[in-house]
Amino acid sequence: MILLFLGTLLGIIFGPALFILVPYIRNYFAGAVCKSKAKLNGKVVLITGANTGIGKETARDLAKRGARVILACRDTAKGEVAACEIRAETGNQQVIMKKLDLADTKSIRQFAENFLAEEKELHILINNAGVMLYPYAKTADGFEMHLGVNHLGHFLLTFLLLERLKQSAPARIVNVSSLAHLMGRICFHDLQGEKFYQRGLAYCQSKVANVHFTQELARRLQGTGVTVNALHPGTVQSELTRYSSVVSLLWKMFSFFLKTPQEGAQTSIYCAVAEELESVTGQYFRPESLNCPVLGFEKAFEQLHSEVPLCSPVSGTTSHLGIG
Ligand SMILES: NC(=O)C1=CN([C@@H]2O[C@H](COP(=O)(O)OP(=O)(O)OC[C@H]3O[C@@H](n4cnc5c(N)ncnc54)[C@H](OP(=O)(O)O)[C@@H]3O)[C@@H](O)[C@H]2O)C=CC1
Ligand SMILES: CC1=C(/C=C/C(C)=C/C=C/C(C)=C/C=O)C(C)(C)CCC1
Repeated sequence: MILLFLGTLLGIIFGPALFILVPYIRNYFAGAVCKSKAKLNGKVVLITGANTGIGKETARDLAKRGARVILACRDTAKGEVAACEIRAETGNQQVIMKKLDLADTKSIRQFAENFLAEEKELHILINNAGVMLYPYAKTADGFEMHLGVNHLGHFLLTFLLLERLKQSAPARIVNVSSLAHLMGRICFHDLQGEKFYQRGLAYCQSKVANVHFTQELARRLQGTGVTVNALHPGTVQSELTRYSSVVSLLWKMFSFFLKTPQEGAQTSIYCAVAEELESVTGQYFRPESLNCPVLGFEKAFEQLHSEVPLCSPVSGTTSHLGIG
């Protein structure tokens, strides 16, 4: 009885306050917005995994800015639905879907060959596609799925398109990593997780690889007019949790505190278009660092970087990709 009375009393006192605060709390979790008004008419953009989630919202935004946007999707039916929707909403008929399965190097090579034959320029490459918490599986070429799709697939795709990016300079490469990289280590003695596999750690490993790749590529691309940056999009309500029913349920329950895909796309959009990033390269962005003079390059990452040598020889991997 007393508890009921106290509960009602607290409800009467704090209820209205909470009601007023809800939009502010939501706004806080929505995070920063890319304020750039940059137009992209005449620019060619390629986004992997653009049929849903962060990739689709990034594509929608860049299409609104007038770019020719190529949605690279593994499922052509889903990809075409997304492309149709974006064309109808933005009125931009230069939104095109192409087949790309990052879990198969044959598909990546086929995609790149067609792309190079059809597109004379590439100004923005957004390596966005990803899988998380995938039950143990290997790609068509025998790579552990997280490493194969999230890192190696994008590594090969970027390599195959690099000359086109250089010819189109100024150009940008945007690698969608994750804060999960902080919990990751590259497990050089068991890269494919054959001796020990934990799917969360496998995801983290692939995201560390994204960050190392960004840093080393930025170093190699100095002076070419092509920049490359990595980012964490925030925690976003998307289909990324689809391989774990527990995490999917948690994500749904706490969706109020997560970003929508549109909110989650802001850091990718910022890295792709912000005028002040024209010559910024080799950096790591987070939603908190948008529109701030101080870039979101993390001290923690610097530490991690000094612990793990760059470009450690990984036997078999690059040669398997056929790029030496
Ligand atoms: N959501 C979050 O909280 C966070 C996301 N990220 C990163 O953001 C990126 C986008 O994720 P998000 O939008 O959330 O997730 P979604 O699952 O919503 O989107 C992932 C996209 O990747 C595509 N994809 C998966 N495997 C392949 C493949 N083999 N070849 C080509 N495309 C593939 C999916 O295609 P299909 O639909 O056909 O499967 C889908 O289009 C990922 O790199 C993720 O790691 C980072 C931190 C947090
Ligand atoms: C602790 C906790 C949450 C936060 C999870 C976070 C912050 C996850 C980040 C995931 C990333 C970065 C994934 C992709 O790369 C929830 C689900 C809100 C509610 C349950 C308790």
